[in-house]
Formats: sequence, C-alpha cells, structure tokens
Amino acid sequence: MSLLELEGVHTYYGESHILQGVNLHVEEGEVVALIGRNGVGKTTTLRTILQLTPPREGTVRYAGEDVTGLPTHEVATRGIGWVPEERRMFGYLSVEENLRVAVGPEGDFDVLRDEMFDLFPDLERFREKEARNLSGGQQQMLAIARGIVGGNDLLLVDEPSEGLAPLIVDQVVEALRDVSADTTMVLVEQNFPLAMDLADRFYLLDHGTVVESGSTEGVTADDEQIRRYLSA
Ligand SMILES: Nc1ncnc2c1ncn2[C@@H]1O[C@H](COP(=O)(O)OP(=O)(O)OP(=O)(O)O)[C@@H](O)[C@H]1O
Repeated sequence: MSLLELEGVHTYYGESHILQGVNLHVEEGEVVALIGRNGVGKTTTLRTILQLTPPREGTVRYAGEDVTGLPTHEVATRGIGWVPEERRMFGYLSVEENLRVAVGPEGDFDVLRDEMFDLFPDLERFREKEARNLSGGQQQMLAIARGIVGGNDLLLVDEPSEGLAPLIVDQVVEALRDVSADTTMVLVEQNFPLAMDLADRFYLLDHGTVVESGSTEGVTADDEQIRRYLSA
C-alpha cells in the first residue's frame, strides 16, 4: 500500500481546469519531486492533497484511506505537514513561540525544540527574535522546522529554495536531506538539479497532467523529455 495515492485527480479554480487527471503515488520513506514549468499545477497538486482545493473528480488516498473532500484540518491531523511557498508563520511571535504553536498535542515541546536547534543552529541563535525579523533563509528553516515538529509522516514542501542566496540554499538542502532520513516528502522545486539531488523519484507535470516520471538516478537537464517540458 502506498502512503499517498492520487488517482484521476481533476482540480479546478472556478472554471479553470488546472489538474487534468493526475495519477501519482508516494511510498513510505521516499522523497518525490514534482517538477515542471511555472503554472503547470505543482502547488495545486499539494493543495489538492491537503484538500485546501479539493478535486472535483478523482481520489486522494492517504495511508490506504480515502481523504477526498475531508476538511483540511482532518487531513493534516492524519499526519500530513505543509511547508508552504510563502512560509506562513506568526510574524509577531518569536522563533521559539512559532515552534511551540506547531508542536502537536502528542509532541514533547522541549525535546522537539532542541532537535530543531541541533538541525538549524540559526534558530537557536535567534530563538527570541520575532519571525518577521528573520532573513529569508532563516524563515525557510523555521517553516521547515514547524513542518517537522508537527510530528507528521508526510511533509509537503513547496519551493524551499525560492528567493534564497546559494549558500543558504545549500544549508536548506542539507537540512531537508537530514529530515528525509525519517520523513516521507513531496517536494515542489523549480531548481532542477536540486530536485534531482534530493529526490528518489520525480513526476514531471505539464498542463495539469503527468507527462514523465521515474527514478531521479542519472536524470539530467539534458534529457530530451526534460528539456522539452522545462524550457520555456
Ligand atoms: N487561487 C487561484 N485562482 C485561480 N487560478 C489560480 C489560483 N492559484 C493558481 N491558479 C492558476 O492555476 C495554475 C496552476 O498554478 P500552480 O500554482 O499550481 O502552478 P505551479 O506549477 O505550482 O507553478 P508556480 O511555480 O508558478 O507556483 C496557474 O495557471 C495559476 O495561475
């Protein structure tokens, strides 16, 4: 049984038909990258998994159960965490308070906070700082840490490298690699080499459908299919 399975998923924003029959599966322990040009439906796929934008047709199954149409908070409570592109956090709360809010009812805050401080030393340095005053990279680290301390089995990570300086991207990648050792992940990432480096498998989307998928092993931006669908 797959941890996550999308079958024949069609998602709309109003009359706009965005996902046009997406099929994909994620096995426990995997990192799966969703790649494709801007606007092909990668973020919409994550929103559909969480039922933030429920599909009009098709099924989303998590841990063997049909979660299609359930309220988002119920889907999330089943163990799916979200690290959104906009890194939503409580700007006027400190780093530590942001972590505290994200810890689930069964989590031990002190233990989880210290784990995050080990993983992201900057968060410990700035533990008292309000989140809105962190740099972009630090905010991304806090967003990832918030996703982790929720005690989720599956983490949906949207564009973690966006807007970050290369050196900071390296730190975020290393942190995600650490996280992936014990968390299954779906990663939306525009940076193709980074996506191939972190993920075990990929799905290439175009116009709301999967046009290519497989192991990331040895896949380069020179592959004809990839070039065709990634170049503008
Ligand atoms: N709330 C919305 N209402 C209407 N259309 C939307 C909404 N959000 C996204 N779209 C449109 O849906 C399409 C898919 O968007 P989506 O964000 O899933 O793309 P993406 O592949 O994640 O690309 P990007 O990297 O630009 O986020 C785009 O054409 C976008 O303009």
